[in-house]
Amino acid sequence: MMMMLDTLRRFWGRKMLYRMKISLVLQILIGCINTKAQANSFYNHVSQILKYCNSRCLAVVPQGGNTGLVGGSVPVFDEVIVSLSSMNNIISFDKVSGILVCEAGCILENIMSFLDNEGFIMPLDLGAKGSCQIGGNVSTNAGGLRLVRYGSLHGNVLGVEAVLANGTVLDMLKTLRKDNTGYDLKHLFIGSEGSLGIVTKVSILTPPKLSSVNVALLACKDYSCCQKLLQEAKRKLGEILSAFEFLDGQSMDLVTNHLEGARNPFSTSHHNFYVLIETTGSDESSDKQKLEAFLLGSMENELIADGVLAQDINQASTFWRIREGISEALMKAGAVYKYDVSIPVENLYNLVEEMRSRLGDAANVIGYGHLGDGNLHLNVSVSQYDEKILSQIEPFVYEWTSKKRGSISAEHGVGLMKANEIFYSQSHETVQMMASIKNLMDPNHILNPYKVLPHSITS
Ligand SMILES: O=C(O)CC[C@@H](O)C(=O)O
Ligand SMILES: [Zn+2]
Repeated sequence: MMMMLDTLRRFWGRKMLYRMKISLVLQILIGCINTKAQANSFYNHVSQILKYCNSRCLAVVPQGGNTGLVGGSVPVFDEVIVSLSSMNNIISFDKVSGILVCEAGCILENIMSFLDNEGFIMPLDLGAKGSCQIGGNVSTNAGGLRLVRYGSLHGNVLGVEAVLANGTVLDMLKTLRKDNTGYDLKHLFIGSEGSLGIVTKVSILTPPKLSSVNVALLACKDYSCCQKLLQEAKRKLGEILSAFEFLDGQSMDLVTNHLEGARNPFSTSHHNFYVLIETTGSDESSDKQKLEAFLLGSMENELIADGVLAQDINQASTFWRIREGISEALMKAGAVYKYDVSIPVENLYNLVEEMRSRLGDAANVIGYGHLGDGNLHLNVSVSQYDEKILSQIEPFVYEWTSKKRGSISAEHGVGLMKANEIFYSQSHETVQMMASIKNLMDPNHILNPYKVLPHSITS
């Protein structure tokens, strides 16, 4: 840890450190009595805290559930942590429009349960739902498992309330589908990882809960079959397709070896690739018919080597557990280098194969992710962190992604870990414009320092 701090200190220089002043990391929990009346004034607390910190150039890290994978919500030196956890009230829900307004600290799973009772669902679902918070989801523009159906938070978030670095509260908490009055500034707070302001409330469009959900786990002999299967699924399942996830054989082995109770449901236990398809619709018999016809056609065309259609909700959750459990299995397996890239689907798995041939037996390279969104999670699992292995992975992985005009951060954000790599995915002019916006909105650079933008441009 000390070594890491020393390296960072050298890296960022002393100037920035002095600006952030002294002392221990101070965690400010906003309020402690959590009544609705008080909750309404919590944003005032955030405003006061930021005003105070800004006037003294004290750096601040906004923190939700702290489940991010790129260090976006953790302090680097002596920043003040502003935890939004106590701002956890649902403010309103309109059953006609499906529009929910809530505070930033609401845990995603709690919102899901609330909506379930009302007959609605969240357009967003993630493995970390039990602890991640909606403010963090919005601030990182989290993607997740159902983006293929419902789109990104830039489309589903209708409004936000955000507090600027100087304490100014921007009330953009609209509940309108259409609003073309000027610049749509809420988008600046979606995905900017708390570097431009702290999101305190959000308004989200939620879809109705539909009665028929089916889940199938399919095995494919090669990546080309997975790709063709995706094309077919979009065409044949159309509007009922709600998830299209893939994992390679190595990911399946990892999960079955490290997660208690997880087992490969196929009798021929090793396949090269697996695809999890979920459909969600309103007509049980026609949805099932559609899915079965699609599966039969895909078997006949040899796109699928084997397949299991979940017979009940328990079996469906065991399939989801395999897909959602990969991250956890990786943590149990040892040290891991994690990459979250967007690449055109056609080339997506080539990166995994090239990485495998670069690293040989030194590492277990696995590939999985949201194939329906062109999003690969490339993970390199090793027994312990090793500079030599890292130098074989980076910058190769970024250069490769950049050559394909991909993104080095598809859905996890840039955070601390990828900030200096941003140029692999954004032009100098674009990053310069981002820096100008940062300078305008947070001239003292107190908000989430060292995150998102590269040091070369912010120091
Ligand atoms: O741990 C990862 O690499 C991915 C985590 C998450 O985005 C997922 O899709 O499971
Ligand atoms: Zn993911």
